[in-house]
Amino acid sequence: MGGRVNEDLIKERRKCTFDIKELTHIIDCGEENTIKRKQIDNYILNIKELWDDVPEEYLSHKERYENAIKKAFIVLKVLRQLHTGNIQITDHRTPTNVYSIQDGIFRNVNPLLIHIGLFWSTIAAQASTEQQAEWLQPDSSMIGTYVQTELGHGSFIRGIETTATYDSTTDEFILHTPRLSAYKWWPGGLGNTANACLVMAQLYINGTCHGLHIFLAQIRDFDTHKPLPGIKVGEIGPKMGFNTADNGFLGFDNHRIPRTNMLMKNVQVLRDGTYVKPKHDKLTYGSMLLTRVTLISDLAYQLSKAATIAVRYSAVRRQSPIKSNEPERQILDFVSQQHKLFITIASSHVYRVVGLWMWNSHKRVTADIHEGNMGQLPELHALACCLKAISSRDASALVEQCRLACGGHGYMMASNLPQIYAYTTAAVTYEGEYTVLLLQTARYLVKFWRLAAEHKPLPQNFAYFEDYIKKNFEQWRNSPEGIIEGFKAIVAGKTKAAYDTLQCNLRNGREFEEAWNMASVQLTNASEYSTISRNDIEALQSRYEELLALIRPNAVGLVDAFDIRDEVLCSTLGAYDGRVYERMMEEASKSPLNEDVVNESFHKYIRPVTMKNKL
Ligand SMILES: CC/C=C\C/C=C\C/C=C\C/C=C\C/C=C\C/C=C\C=C\C(=O)SCCNC(=O)CCNC(=O)[C@H](O)C(C)(C)COP(=O)(O)OP(=O)(O)OC[C@H]1O[C@@H](n2cnc3c(N)ncnc32)[C@H](O)[C@@H]1OP(=O)(O)O
Ligand SMILES: Cc1cc2nc3c(=O)[nH]c(=O)nc-3n(C[C@H](O)[C@H](O)[C@H](O)COP(=O)(O)OP(=O)(O)OC[C@H]3O[C@@H](n4cnc5c(N)ncnc54)[C@H](O)[C@@H]3O)c2cc1C
Repeated sequence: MGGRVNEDLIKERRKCTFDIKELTHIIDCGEENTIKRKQIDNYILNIKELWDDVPEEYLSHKERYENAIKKAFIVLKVLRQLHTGNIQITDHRTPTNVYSIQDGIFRNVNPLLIHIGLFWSTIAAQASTEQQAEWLQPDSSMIGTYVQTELGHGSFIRGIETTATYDSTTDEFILHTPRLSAYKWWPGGLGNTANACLVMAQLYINGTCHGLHIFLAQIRDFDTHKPLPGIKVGEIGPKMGFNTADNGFLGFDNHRIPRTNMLMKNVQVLRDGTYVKPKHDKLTYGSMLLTRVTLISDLAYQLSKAATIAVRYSAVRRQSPIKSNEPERQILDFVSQQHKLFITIASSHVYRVVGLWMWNSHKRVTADIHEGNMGQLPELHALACCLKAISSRDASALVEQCRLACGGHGYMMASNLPQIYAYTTAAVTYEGEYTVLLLQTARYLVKFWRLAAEHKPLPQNFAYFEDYIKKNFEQWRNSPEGIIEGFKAIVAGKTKAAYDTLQCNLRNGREFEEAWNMASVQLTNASEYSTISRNDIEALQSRYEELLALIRPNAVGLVDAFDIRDEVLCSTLGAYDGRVYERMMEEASKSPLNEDVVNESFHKYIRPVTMKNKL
């Protein structure tokens, strides 16, 4: 859409006091990455077949999927071309990738998300060298997914009921779904797209259960795409979001696969049925760990999209004067509005930085694991659980705050804020539900608190537990170091309270698991345990308000620095030119309800009632 840039946005950009490009390069981890990202964006966004004539929201459930799958295979082809062209696109913590712009192409989710994001990465991480050589061929016919959750079990994966029983007479595993609750339910791309899957099942050899293992199973004929004998597969129906992801269900009726289809990098079943144990029994859960780490960066990106839309809109939108004799003000001038939005910008940066840090930690710990050193895995798991849980919860709350900050117009699908919310709130549940993950972190903290309480040696990372016990914490200081000290005090105090409740429950004769459950609210909720005083809080509050005023002139510059193209934002409210009302009117004109001047329902239903006595 052509036309002039909104005057208020022009003024905002003139006011900006910092170099926007420099911040973009920092976000992209370097200018070279910015250049590459833009090249890839240009290349892909210029593919005409990827753009819709009719907005996605007006399509039926079936049409949406068919439209998305058409685009998914165009994108897959491009991914392969880029890959063979030696452009580094697999490290999605740096922006030299095509993941982020996919939000614009699909306005929803790529049905191949799990194929690319989890299927291949799990094979790469958990299959033996020989299996990788066979399965990771660039021209493979396999379209796969990651099949773990069942109708009856999602969080408690040890309760998974699908079985894989070794038959040494034929050298095969028999995959079986013993009852309705064991049906696989949720995997993305399973409904219609995938012809293969990585399935998590309980391994049985000679009547002994060895726990959960991952198996590669073909489920559809590569040529006809019909389900193979013994396979019942389908799609689970409409959801709050992710409606182009064809999440599916799957049941096995004694479906046989070769023994060599168990992923055997860390664990093996030999021809004679000998079971060779892994070095650590949670290595099978590695894909969940990696995805949790990945999600932190993805959620930071979703926050930057929501902030861009809401800040630009707030600079364009004028509503109410502040003094009654003045003209109406940009809503961005209201301090309460600044509070709603600037925290979203800040959170995006926080989770971006922490996501990158986690990504590098994951690389380091994985390299150690390859060398046989598992020592850092528990800490990484505890951190990934906590950060995935809070980043997803914060992101969905802040995206919703941005939507509300756009008033009624934020409720329009054309603002794209409802879609961003539906996407982020799903992340609170998938890849480990929020509370369940926080309890994993709590379990880790309580272990170290027990050491501290028993005056046993602690690793350096937990020295502050001892400081707390010895009351060595300094008085609160309003400085970054003081804030970090404050957080340490909160963690120590919260862990102590939960631990004390746990001990009290145990003394009262409860078994550990029951005592744990009774303490679980304390284990997940933070309390105020710092040395902060009322005066400190007042000083912090006024400093906060000063900071809002300092950020105000740079607000639009800050979101421009995220450098998200209009085709990706997909928002009438957030486009770079700020022509909000023109875009809203243009989008409304696409509604099928505006196709006829008088809708036929008038003649069928309305007129017979309203004109009843007048005909
Ligand atoms: C085209 C685009 C392509 C790609 C896109 C790429 C990038 C985009 C950006 C990001 C998105 C990427 C992908 C996701 C996208 C979309 C999401 C859609 C799909 C979602 C998929 C799924 O949801 S898959 C299913 C996930 N399921 C779960 O997460 C289940 C949650 N439950 C658990 O993980 C576990 O059951 C539990 C951790 C809760 C407990 O396990 P349990 O066996 O009961 O163990 P415990 O007895 O409690 O603990 C035993 C000890 O083991 C430790 N432990 C547990 N888990 C781990 C682990 N993973 N690693 C290491 N250690 C672990 C635990 O702490 C205990 O230790 P102790 O020492 O205390 O004994
Ligand atoms: C959009 C989307 C995509 C998905 N994609 C996939 C996929 O590709 N592959 C796949 O395998 N799965 C997928 N899933 C499934 C997902 O991983 C599970 O939904 C998730 O792990 C949560 O499990 P659940 O649904 O069984 O919830 P439940 O575990 O039943 O949780 C329900 C409630 O019980 C509480 N609860 C459960 N256990 C405890 C406990 N021990 N202590 C305290 N509270 C507890 C939870 O906090 C929550 O409040 C997807 C889900 C969604 C929403």
